[in-house]
Amino acid sequence: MQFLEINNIHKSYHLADGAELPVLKGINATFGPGEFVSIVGESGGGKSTLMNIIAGLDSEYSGDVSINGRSLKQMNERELDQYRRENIGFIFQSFNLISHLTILENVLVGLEMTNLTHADQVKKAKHLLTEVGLEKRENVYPNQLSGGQKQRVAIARALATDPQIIIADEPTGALDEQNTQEILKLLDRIAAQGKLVIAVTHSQAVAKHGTRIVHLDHGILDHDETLKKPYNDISQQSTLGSHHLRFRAIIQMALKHMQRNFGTNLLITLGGAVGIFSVVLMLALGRGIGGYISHEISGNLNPTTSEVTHKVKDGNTAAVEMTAKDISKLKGLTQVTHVEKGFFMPSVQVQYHGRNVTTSYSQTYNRTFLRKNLIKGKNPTDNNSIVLSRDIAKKYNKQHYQNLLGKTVTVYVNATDEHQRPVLLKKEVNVVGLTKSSNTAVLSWETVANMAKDQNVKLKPTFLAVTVRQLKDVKPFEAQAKKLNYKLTGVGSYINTINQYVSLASYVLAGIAAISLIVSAIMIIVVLYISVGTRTKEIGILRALGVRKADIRALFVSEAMILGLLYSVLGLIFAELLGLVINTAAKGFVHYSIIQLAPSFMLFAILVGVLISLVAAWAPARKAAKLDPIEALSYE
Ligand SMILES: Nc1ncnc2c1ncn2[C@@H]1O[C@H](COP(=O)(O)OP(=O)(O)OP(=O)(O)O)[C@@H](O)[C@H]1O
Repeated sequence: MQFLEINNIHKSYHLADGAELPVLKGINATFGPGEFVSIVGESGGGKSTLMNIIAGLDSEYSGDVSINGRSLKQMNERELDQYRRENIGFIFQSFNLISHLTILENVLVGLEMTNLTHADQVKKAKHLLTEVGLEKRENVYPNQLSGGQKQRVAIARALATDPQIIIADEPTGALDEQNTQEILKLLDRIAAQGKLVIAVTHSQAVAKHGTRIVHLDHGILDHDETLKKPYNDISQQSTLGSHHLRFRAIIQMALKHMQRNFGTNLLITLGGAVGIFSVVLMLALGRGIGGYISHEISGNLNPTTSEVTHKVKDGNTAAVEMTAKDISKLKGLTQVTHVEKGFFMPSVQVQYHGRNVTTSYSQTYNRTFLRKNLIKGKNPTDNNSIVLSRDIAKKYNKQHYQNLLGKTVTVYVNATDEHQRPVLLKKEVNVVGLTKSSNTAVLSWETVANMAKDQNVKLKPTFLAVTVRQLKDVKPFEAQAKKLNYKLTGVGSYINTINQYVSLASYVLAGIAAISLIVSAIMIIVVLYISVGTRTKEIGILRALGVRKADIRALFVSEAMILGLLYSVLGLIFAELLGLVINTAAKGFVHYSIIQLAPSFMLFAILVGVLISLVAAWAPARKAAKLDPIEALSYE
């Protein structure tokens, strides 16, 4: 069994016009370790085609190549990737170094797919660079080196994974005489270590340097000349082992490339950040306004008490009596602690010193009224007491409206008797409190009931004020009451309804703002497509080094994901900062933080940012992974 056996290789290319171009027409050869073979021949003779087949880059041929008895034809794509990683080192005429990586990082790409620890990988890469005479230059970029130096980096990279075969396609084609001699010496040394060096060359001087010359003409191997004995015929299998490119290495590579394209990436990040910022700001504003409304309403009225009436078609709830049955039904609900009778009074006439003032809307006292709404005095819990709003009191004495407190006024209330005939109820009552609310009078149920009694009318409750244990009981209570076919006019339900409208409005606005996210997605798609174009050669190099298609895809997806993360976080920072400014400014007017960023919005923003970039990366990443490595390598 020979180390490398080539059996009856036939290879044709299919041309655009459908014609077939036979390039290799039955190649047979064997190569051993320690050989430095020069493949020579006319241009277009099929030398590079043969190299690609040996390297496992091209699998569309007939015949077979086997290494240590293992057939390449039997290998699937992933096994061929592994074969290249472990067995093949490439040296190209045009060096093919990755321009955004330092020369140390270029050498490390292959090493990162070995089982060495990261420290050992770096150690080995530095050692190889020293071997090729580039010690202390490891942190320079390829464009800072001469042609000869670049080729030495390429040799160091080719040797990194300790492969058994070095394929060098015109390794000295771009070099001057002195550099050519130095590179040949290096290749000689490699062969002397027991590796098989196969170099394609047009130069007789180069060819003479090796141990054997093979001549290829019109797809036929027509001449095979041994110049000297192979250096060493012991094939040394690499002990480094190999695996695919790991996540950490992919992320590092993506970050490196992003760093080199800082300007473009900054613009995309800013664009995306504006989108995320607008969406989050709208959501936070909706939350803030909703919170503010709840705060304001529940600040004036007790949110744990709701006013319950019957559902009626014409909307005249005031006319429908709430019976003892209703009271016991509502008392039976688990959340309910108190049920008070209430009476709506479309208007109350207040007479003081012969002057009448009419309120626009009043009702009997219940737990919906908060003490803190009183400017002075107390709530009208006693019989024959009344609380009037400040504006009513001002109509009697604009300047000293508080003087009304403690005075006796006459009130007239409209009600109906049992035959639905209107009755005017009248009573002298004490003003026990003044409230901030507008144009209203509040009397206790007992007071109004006694007024009715005086007229031989039985006062029937037109609503019930139902109090629940705590704020979080409001919703379940309301749900149950609605099921029992009651209508709720309490503050709790107002807060809910208003908040529903506010959230709806903020979602609509956030949705409109999200259109800008589509623009960022398109930006990412465009940039990644351009990137696939400009990085075609790099993709070819990585594939030649044994990087899998999946890793190429992951490389592009990682870049997009990092961008998505960056712009989401930046958008959140913008929203946080602007929120801070708006909240500080709004404090003077509303004493409330009107922009409220919830942790869920932050999580949402990051998820949306990453998701959008992943979707945007899908097609370009797929295109990159699908590139044919041979075409990618020859991309100009
Ligand atoms: N992808 C391809 N599609 C069609 N024809 C191709 C393709 N690649 C190579 N060929 C043709 O196959 C023939 C052999 O090409 P190859 O590159 O192997 O020759 P070579 O001996 O390496 O030439 P050179 O010394 O000029 O590099 C050439 O005629 C070339 O035009």
